[in-house]
Amino acid sequence: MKLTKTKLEGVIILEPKVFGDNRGFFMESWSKRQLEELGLYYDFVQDNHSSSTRRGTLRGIHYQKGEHSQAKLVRCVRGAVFDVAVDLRVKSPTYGQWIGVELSEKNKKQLLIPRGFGHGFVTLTDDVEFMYKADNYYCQESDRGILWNDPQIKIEWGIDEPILSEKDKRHPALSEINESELF
Ligand SMILES: Cc1cn([C@H]2C[C@H](O)[C@@H](COP(=O)(O)OP(=O)(O)O[C@H]3O[C@@H](C)C(=O)[C@@H](O)[C@H]3O)O2)c(=O)[nH]c1=O
Repeated sequence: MKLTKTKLEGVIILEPKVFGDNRGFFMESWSKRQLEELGLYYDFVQDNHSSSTRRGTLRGIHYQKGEHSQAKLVRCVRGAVFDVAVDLRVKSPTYGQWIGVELSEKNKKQLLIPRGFGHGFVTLTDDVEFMYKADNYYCQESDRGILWNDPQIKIEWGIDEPILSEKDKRHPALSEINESELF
């Protein structure tokens, strides 16, 4: 397992060891023990799987507030996405900053996003299958979002007119959100 830190403390790129042979490949896509050997302690309780039909589909930026906050270990098992984490910890030196990384079926990279961050991705291909683990259960009442094209955060998605859910079209900008709703 290769680990690469990002400029957002706690957000880490993981690359599992891939064993290729004449049949295809094998990898341990998640091992609690391997993460703990790297000093990463997470108790994941829910696995999620989303499918996006069209290239240019954007889901985000999402988080769950308060005690329902979720750490996520995310990966793309079919196609490719540009995956983004945004620091929502108001006292953090990188508050409001973002990082982005391409996650794909080919590169098999994963992004580990601790609690206190927003998360989103845009699909770079058609027929994307995206899977992730979360360390806290879904809670609809705590579900929150930030506008994907927030002029303060300035995420470089590489796309001007993404396909969005009705919910994701209506999120507030970060500056409109009360700090008590953040981390
Ligand atoms: C996220 C989630 C949604 N749902 C339901 C609610 C809704 O009816 C339907 C679709 O939900 P959404 O539109 O929120 O799905 P989606 O836009 O894919 O939401 C996801 O986006 C990515 C970026 C994340 O980081 C995730 O945590 C999650 O917020 O699925 C659950 O039952 N459990 C869950 O954990």
